[in-house]
Amino acid sequence: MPNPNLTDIRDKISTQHEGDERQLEVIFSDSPRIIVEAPAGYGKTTTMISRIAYLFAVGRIPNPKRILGLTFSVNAALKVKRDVAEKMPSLLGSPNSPVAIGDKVTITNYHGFCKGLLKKYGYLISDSLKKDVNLFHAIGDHDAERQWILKAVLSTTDIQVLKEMDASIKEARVPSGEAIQAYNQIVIQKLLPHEYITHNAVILFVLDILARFPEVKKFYQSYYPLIVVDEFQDTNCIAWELLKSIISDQTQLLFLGDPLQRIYGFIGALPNIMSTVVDEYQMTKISLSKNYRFRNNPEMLKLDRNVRENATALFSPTISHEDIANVPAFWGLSQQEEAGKVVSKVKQLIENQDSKIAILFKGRGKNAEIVETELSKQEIPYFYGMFKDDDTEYVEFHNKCQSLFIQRFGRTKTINKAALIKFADSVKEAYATSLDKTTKSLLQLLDALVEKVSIDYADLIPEDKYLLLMDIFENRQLKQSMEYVDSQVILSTVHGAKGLEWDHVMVCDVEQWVFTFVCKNCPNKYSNGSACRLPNPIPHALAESLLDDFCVFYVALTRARKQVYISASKERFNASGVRYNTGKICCFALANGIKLVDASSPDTA
Ligand SMILES: Nc1ncnc2c1ncn2[C@@H]1O[C@H](COP(=O)(O)OP(=O)(O)OP(=O)(O)O)[C@@H](O)[C@H]1O
Repeated sequence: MPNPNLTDIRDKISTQHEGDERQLEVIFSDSPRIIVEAPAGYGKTTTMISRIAYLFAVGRIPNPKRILGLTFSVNAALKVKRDVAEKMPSLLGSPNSPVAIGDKVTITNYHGFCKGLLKKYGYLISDSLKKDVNLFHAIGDHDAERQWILKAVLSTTDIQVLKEMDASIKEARVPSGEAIQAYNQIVIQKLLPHEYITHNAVILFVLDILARFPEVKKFYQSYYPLIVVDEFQDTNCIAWELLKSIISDQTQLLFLGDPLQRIYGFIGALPNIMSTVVDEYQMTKISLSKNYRFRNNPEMLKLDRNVRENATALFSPTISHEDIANVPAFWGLSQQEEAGKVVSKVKQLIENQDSKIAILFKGRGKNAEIVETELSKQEIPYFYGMFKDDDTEYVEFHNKCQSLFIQRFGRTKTINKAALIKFADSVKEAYATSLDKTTKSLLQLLDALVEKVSIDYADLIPEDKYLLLMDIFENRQLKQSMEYVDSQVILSTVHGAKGLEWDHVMVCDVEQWVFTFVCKNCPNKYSNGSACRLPNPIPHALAESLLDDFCVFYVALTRARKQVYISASKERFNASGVRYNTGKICCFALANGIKLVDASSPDTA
């Protein structure tokens, strides 16, 4: 029901947004389709909620239940759902919130949405889908042949078809209708009878249903007059096909994202989706311009802005002298010297017991091991979070959690603290003899997650708790629980740290050949000196891959709430442990508008 007191609502929204013009432009826009470019901390969530409230107030959405909000993970969905539930009623005032409006909005992730659809319509493509799809073990396409029960039924060609589909999605090649059919038939005939399903099948089944049953497609197209998608930059080709299937000519759209945080190119995030969609769907593009996250931190504010300007202007932005950001940095002649300086700083920072610190690396290897050894030598406790998504231990731990979780909660879904602790104990028992450090860390993360869900999410309905935990296990997202771990110091990869924040962040090994992989194609690769400079102009063939790596650098820098530090050394070890003594500081750290300041001297940072 539209609110008669629109002026009041507009005023309230304007006040809450402190008159931020760009945000208000998004919120009050008459355009039915908006794409918002907004880095973390620019008020994306707040703006999204106000726009939803406003559209409801002016009667452009008949019922909050008919808003579909899609985020990347169930965890993100729950956070947004909570925000919506908290903020919508106060924005709309009591006449419009006799019931908790925010609670009714459907906010989920792509898999959650598809599972909901399969529960209703899965029977159309397979009798096995009459059963609750949440009771199946969801696995990756490459995991199928590792399950002994599936190995016995899958032919070499079947395995090939599964892997080819995965490769196609990761390379952002949209699979054809026939390829989807062939793939789905294998999952239906060989996996479902054994209570397995693949992650991709959850979406591909839905694509098949929407393609073959126009009445189902029509229902979804008309049911959701507003579709909101967060983290839109990470959308892969099948998620995009899904979205396109449920958008009709009338559907209002609100997509939000940040092209610079697209670090999932390697898992199929569609390149340039944020720009191509503008023409394809006649969207109004609005970029938010004010960073609230660093509003009281001028140096981080400048750094965030300058890095973004480099990406926008292909490393040739005009930045005035007073806008240059100073970044404290450490340089070592050896890897050991670099590690020593980083760890001494960490030691100093942890004296403030409230400080949380992350030490980030582009990847695992000897360089990170030297820092670990140094931490141990200096008796600094740390959490080891150098996970890789496709590590055997990492994958199997998630699979084990998923199996034990379905066994315990699949049918009853009675998820309370005591039951969750018992579940975590059963996982520990399964790993009682395991000594490897990845597994030990994962057990710690599981405990932290159980604690978090038991306390912070205690009020969730059991079904939502089930979906949350299943999503984490299915999508191997335990690493995201690093934010709950009770450790002042965390060692992680940049990819593992995406979406998380710490007070202080050390970005280590910011060196040529280490932080970016494109050096081999760079005209400056053999330049002299201790620092490598970006080529000027940037060769066309290098631009895209250079920007991809620069996005990773941006994500690393912006994990810091208070201060980021950069470190590098002349010595480096490659992935195979081979030593080189010709290291140079990576060109990214010397991009326009960034000034490295030696942090080893006592008067800096
Ligand atoms: N117009 C505004 N005036 C004052 N504070 C604001 C405004 N917009 C956002 N904020 C505050 O800035 C912080 C970040 O906002 P929000 O969470 O909406 O940003 P975000 O872009 O979604 O960030 P993230 O992706 O990191 O969650 C919040 O504390 C929010 O209240």
